[in-house]
Amino acid sequence: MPARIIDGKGVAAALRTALAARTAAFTARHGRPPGLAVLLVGSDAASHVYVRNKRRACEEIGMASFAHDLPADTREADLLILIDRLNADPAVDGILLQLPLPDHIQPEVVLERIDPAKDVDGFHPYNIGRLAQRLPGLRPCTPRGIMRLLEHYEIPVRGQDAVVVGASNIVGRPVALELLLAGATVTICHRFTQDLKAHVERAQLLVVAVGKPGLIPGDWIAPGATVIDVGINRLPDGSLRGDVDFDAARQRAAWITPVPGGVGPMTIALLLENTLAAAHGRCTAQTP
Ligand SMILES: Nc1nc2c(c(=O)[nH]1)N[C@@H](CN(C=O)c1ccc(C(=O)N[C@@H](CCC(=O)O)C(=O)O)cc1)CN2
Ligand SMILES: [Mg+2]
Repeated sequence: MPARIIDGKGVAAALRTALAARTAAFTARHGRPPGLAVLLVGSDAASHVYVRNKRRACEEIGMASFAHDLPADTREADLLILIDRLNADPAVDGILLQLPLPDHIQPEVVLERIDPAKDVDGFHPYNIGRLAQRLPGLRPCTPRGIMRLLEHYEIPVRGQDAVVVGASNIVGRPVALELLLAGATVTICHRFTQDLKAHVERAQLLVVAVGKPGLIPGDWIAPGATVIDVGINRLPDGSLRGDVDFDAARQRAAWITPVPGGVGPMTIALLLENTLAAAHGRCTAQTP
């Protein structure tokens, strides 16, 4: 029997509907909507699409979205000044800096400048440290989205052999921490891993986040595995592919995410959830 499809698009839509009601309640109580500043530096085509989708998603659920589109030659110092201004702005609950940045800007420097209470991407070292210690805090959106999908479909994590392919700050490393906290035995594979196939073949839960179409052939998938494909690769014909050979993997896995319509929409829904949490957190912090 082919794998069952994990419908991230549908789960994300239901989450956004629930968040719209909670956003309306926040706005009625505090006299202002939660606000998200979305910063884009440069003209990367894919980033433009993601940023537009994030702003639209905010507005659709009643949040305020503040757009800051900066030219590719923006100086790091000027970006830091903007972040300082947004950190101090009471209407801004969340600050999202779209990645990747142009080469002359060091992401770790600017991400660390964002007030951790407004760090809705969960990339600040303070928030990553809190995640590592299982403390409450803002956590990265794509990993949270993946965990939410596993919970939604009641796919077991505790005690499972989980293999994460890719060790990025955005997905690989934080999703490995999330899986570890949920009780999985986690292996992280990366560019120096010697026998990727051997690791993938024994994964009960496989998360792939590399950005190389077809990196994982379907016949590497263990029968009955859960496959979470985070890769979003645009082919020359304009279509999207994940990192996993979907058609072949589907014949072996028990559960699989499609691309598009799998993990991607969850990233944006969890960004909205983080923005609402940041707004509540800041209002609670201000109440004596
Ligand atoms: N500051 C951040 N930068 C980046 C992040 C991030 O979480 N924070 N993640 C990725 C890109 N990303 C969000 O920014 C993202 C990618 C894809 C999707 C999505 O909905 N994908 C759709 C397909 C969309 C399309 O047609 O291109 C899908 O998979 O169904 C949302 C968000 C890197 N940068
Ligand atoms: Mg997807």
